[in-house]
Amino acid sequence: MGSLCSREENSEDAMVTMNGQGKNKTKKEGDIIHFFMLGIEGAGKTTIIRQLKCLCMQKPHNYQMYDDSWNLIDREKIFDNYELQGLKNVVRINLLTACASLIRKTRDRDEEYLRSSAAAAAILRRCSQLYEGEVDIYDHSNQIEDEYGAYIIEIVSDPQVFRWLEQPIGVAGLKIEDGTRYFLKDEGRIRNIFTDSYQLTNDDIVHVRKPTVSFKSYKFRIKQLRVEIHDMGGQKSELVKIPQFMRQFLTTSGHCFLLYVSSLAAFQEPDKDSKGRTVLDKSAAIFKLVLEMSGVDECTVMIFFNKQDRFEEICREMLQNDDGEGKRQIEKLLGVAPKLPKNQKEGGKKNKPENFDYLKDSIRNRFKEILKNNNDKKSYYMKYTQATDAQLMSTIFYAVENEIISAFFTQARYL
Ligand SMILES: Nc1nc2c(ncn2[C@@H]2O[C@H](COP(=O)(O)OP(=O)(O)OP(=O)(O)O)[C@@H](O)[C@H]2O)c(=O)[nH]1
Ligand SMILES: [Mg+2]
Repeated sequence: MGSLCSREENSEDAMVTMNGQGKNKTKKEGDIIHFFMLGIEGAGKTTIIRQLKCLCMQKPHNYQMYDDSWNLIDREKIFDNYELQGLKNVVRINLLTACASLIRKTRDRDEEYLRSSAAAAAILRRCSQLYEGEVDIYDHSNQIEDEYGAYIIEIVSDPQVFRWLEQPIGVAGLKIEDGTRYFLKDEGRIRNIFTDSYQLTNDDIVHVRKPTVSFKSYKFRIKQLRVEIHDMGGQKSELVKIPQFMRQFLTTSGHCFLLYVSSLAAFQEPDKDSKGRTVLDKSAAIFKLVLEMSGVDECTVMIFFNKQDRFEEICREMLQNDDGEGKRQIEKLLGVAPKLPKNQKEGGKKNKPENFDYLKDSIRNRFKEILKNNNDKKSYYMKYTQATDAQLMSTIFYAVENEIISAFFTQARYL
């Protein structure tokens, strides 16, 4: 509670720093909101950080980024050239890897297909070098040469290969990350990535996929609210570190939020580690485990149900399936019978795509139930998000800021 009061007392001081005219080192730690961000791999945690960094460049009045000592970082320095070059090479590696998987999948289905293609051979060779090397695939020494752009374009422009990218449901043995799909489906974007002089745009930056290893903290101001976000990797090898990071994090003073990120799109993705389970099942199971950890009951829980764009896209594609199989599958997976999109029925309004909120709600209810069974009185916030969409995320960040600040005032009144 003390933190709530100190925030109000210091609000003038906070404005000075917002304008960049003063240093903020004297500020009390209790004044900062800590978000401990958790969720399984690929849910979009690091993308939320990248989106915040992009917003600091686009809307510098309302978003600022700070260094470890709370000194304002110049917006030109938020992404330096070295980092951008590194991210561009990460996309090259991801494109090469995805393209190699597509080639293998296509060959599996058709013995002869692509056997004689020089581009396919070159991609598979380079990919083997990458994965058989001594260092991590994303190591700086693994620079992918410009020429692979043309090979990749040649392969994916073939309809036999491209059809795999159009599949609504995950294809067994073929995992294409959502971010990589964004580049792979657009020839112009592939060409950009393989052009030496090309600089990544903000849209590119939020689509880069590089799994987080270990743990990193970032400091931002969103309007009046100073936040520190702790981002942790969600791969199996990283999740075992949760207790260690929670211990470290929960000793931090200031108000704490558990920000759990879960992908809505994972509702139909098979979990490769456990037969018969989806990636969403896994995410819900990890959420339950985290809530049971000691000290977490001190945190307010916030859940971002992310990738709502992919969720809608997948539902739309599944429901287009004429034999009704997609509809049956959605019902089986979500426990709710999907309705046909309005504009396909009864001549509903055109150009207004269905957003399937009632289906998203079934996922939200599942997490609500977990929360309720854990602690009936716990306060929580839940949002549907799309971390890659700057406009939508900005609206969500403002709402979070507003709700947290209102909660400060409400609780302060009762002190
Ligand atoms: N279409 C779509 N893609 C998204 C969205 N959010 C994130 N992505 C993409 O999903 C991929 C994975 O996102 P990350 O932010 O790296 O996931 P993470 O949760 O940090 O994963 P780990 O670090 O492995 O735990 C990236 O390529 C993002 O561009 C979204 O809302 N919509
Ligand atoms: Mg990450």
